[in-house]
Amino acid sequence: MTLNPPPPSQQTTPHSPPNRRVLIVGNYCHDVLIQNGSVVAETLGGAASFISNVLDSSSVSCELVSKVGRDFRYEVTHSPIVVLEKGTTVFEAYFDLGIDVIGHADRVLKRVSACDPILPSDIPDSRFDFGMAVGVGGEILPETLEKMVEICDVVAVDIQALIRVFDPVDGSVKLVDLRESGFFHILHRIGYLKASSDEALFMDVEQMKHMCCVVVTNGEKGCRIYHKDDETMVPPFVAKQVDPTGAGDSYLGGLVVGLVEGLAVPDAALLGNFFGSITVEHIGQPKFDLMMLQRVKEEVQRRKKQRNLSISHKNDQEEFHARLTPARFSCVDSPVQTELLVNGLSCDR
Ligand SMILES: Nc1ncnc2c1ncn2[C@@H]1O[C@H](COP(=O)(O)OP(=O)(O)O)[C@@H](O)[C@H]1O
Ligand SMILES: O=P([O-])([O-])O[C@@H]1[C@@H](O)[C@H](O)[C@@H](O)[C@H](O)[C@@H]1O
Repeated sequence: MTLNPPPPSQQTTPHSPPNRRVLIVGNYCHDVLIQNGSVVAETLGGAASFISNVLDSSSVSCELVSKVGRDFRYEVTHSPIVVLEKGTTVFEAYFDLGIDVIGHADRVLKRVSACDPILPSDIPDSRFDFGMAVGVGGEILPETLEKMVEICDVVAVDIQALIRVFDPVDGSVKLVDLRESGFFHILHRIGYLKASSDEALFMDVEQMKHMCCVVVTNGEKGCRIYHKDDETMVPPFVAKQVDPTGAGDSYLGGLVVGLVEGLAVPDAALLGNFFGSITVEHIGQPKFDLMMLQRVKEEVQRRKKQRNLSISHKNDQEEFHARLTPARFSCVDSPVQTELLVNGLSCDR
């Protein structure tokens, strides 16, 4: 069983079986978006919710393990475990406090309530093709990740599940170095590690890229893939940002959709950029347009066929990008979204 992927430029799965199974582990949460001292929106959050939205919309079959309290407000396709004596995890996102933990102007996140962690015994014992460890509020424990690498062929991890710590007084999110996270000894067994450019400062990319495939997202600039001696820049899609929440999560969803469909890693990362860019144009969960999804499916199949026939060449990702770009514009915003677009949640990215 190969857990570590080959270099991005070489990787492809020409005959990926249909219905590959994905396991998503991470708590749903309530997100409260605050600007100028007022609540501007309350939405369903948690990386697991954004990721399953992308996977479900792309017809990739997935199982989700998540915990919430009795106060959980949303109807979701994948039922969470309800912990009677706890509340749902809640994050407040402040868009006007200016500076985050490492000095960047960004949203400031506070975890104001935390549901229980996800234990190995909460995770089914069956096998999965792909696992995604995507906690937001400290719910993934080292033993949870250990179980995931046991039962999944390949595991993708969002570094935010591993390096976040929470201020005991106000719940502000702070980050610790990956080496001090308590997860470091398991990381040689994972396939993919995803970090935003701010989070990447808390790991040694040069070291990690020899253990797994590292993807570093960089907002409107797209992302970079590091694996062994390969480094690949993957271009972004132009977007009109309203709210950055969930961009990294939807990116990871798109990446995994691409991988399970059998795309090469850089092409799967381009699909990640695609779904990330749509997400920033919405407050909360984006509802993907059916025509857009159909077009994306067709382009993915076309791209796979090209690779299988070996008629694609090294620098032709531009063509895939150019063919996906018009698909974005088949998205139709609801009147509410359009209204919010005018105002937007500003944060300098
Ligand atoms: N303003 C933007 N314009 C276009 N694409 C964006 C924008 N912001 C984010 N994205 C896409 O979403 C991905 C993840 O966003 P990023 O902000 O880096 O992650 P996170 O939400 O984890 O901080 C980016 O790599 C990019 O592809
Ligand atoms: O915006 P992003 O970094 O991709 O991911 C976000 C998390 O950082 C945040 O803790 C959570 O409350 C949001 O719902 C979303 O999951």
